[in-house]
Amino acid sequence: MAEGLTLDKVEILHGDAPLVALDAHIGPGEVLSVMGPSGIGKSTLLSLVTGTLAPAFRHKGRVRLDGQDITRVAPEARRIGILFQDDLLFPHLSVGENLAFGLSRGGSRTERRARIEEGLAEIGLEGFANRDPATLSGGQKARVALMRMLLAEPRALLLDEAFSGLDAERRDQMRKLVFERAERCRLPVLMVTHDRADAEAARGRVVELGARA
Ligand SMILES: Nc1ncnc2c1ncn2[C@@H]1O[C@H](COP(=O)(O)OP(=O)(O)OP(=O)(O)O)[C@@H](O)[C@H]1O
Repeated sequence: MAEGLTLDKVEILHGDAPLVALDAHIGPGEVLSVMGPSGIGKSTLLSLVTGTLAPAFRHKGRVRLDGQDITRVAPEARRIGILFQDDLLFPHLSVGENLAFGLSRGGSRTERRARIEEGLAEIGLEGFANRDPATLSGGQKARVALMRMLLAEPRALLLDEAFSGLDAERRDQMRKLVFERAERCRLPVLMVTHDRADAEAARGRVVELGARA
């Protein structure tokens, strides 16, 4: 049984027209970067993996996670984390409450609070639990959104232009947080990006989708 995320001869069709195809295995702690022109179907490919493919599309092939066929598993049961550019925090909740939303179930109130504090420390935002998200910078919001995703203990990470909205320094910081965590927790990462520097920072394989046969 192959550990990691497998897109087994995946093809997505828009109506009857082929849109995008990918056949790839991403091992634990590995990053696969997917590049290609706008509209080629990169985000649609990620939606197949999360289980949220829009009705306009059909697919062939299978998605497997740690050897388990998850193609027909409900999205919320897949435990796949996805991070977008400009991921929105809930504006009516504090930073800590936003993180609590990601927290997987179980544990006492004290344990849950401790996990939130640890998460905040990991992203360099100690003491921010009671802050209103509106008072955070763009980079700080991005890090909270990342931690909210990680606290849900995903088994694989998907990144959809996750670093695009950030300035160079924040981008480096976010990349480091994501790739180090993925390596440490042996999470497979499927990253959609138009920025070759993202792919270089990931030090993994790169697939160019424009070059479909
Ligand atoms: N929900 C939807 N229903 C119908 N068509 C859609 C839907 N979402 C996207 N499309 C179309 O499917 C194609 C692929 O879109 P997708 O967002 O996957 O491309 P992309 O490669 O991620 O592009 P970009 O780099 O611009 O984000 C486009 O032609 C788009 O207009």
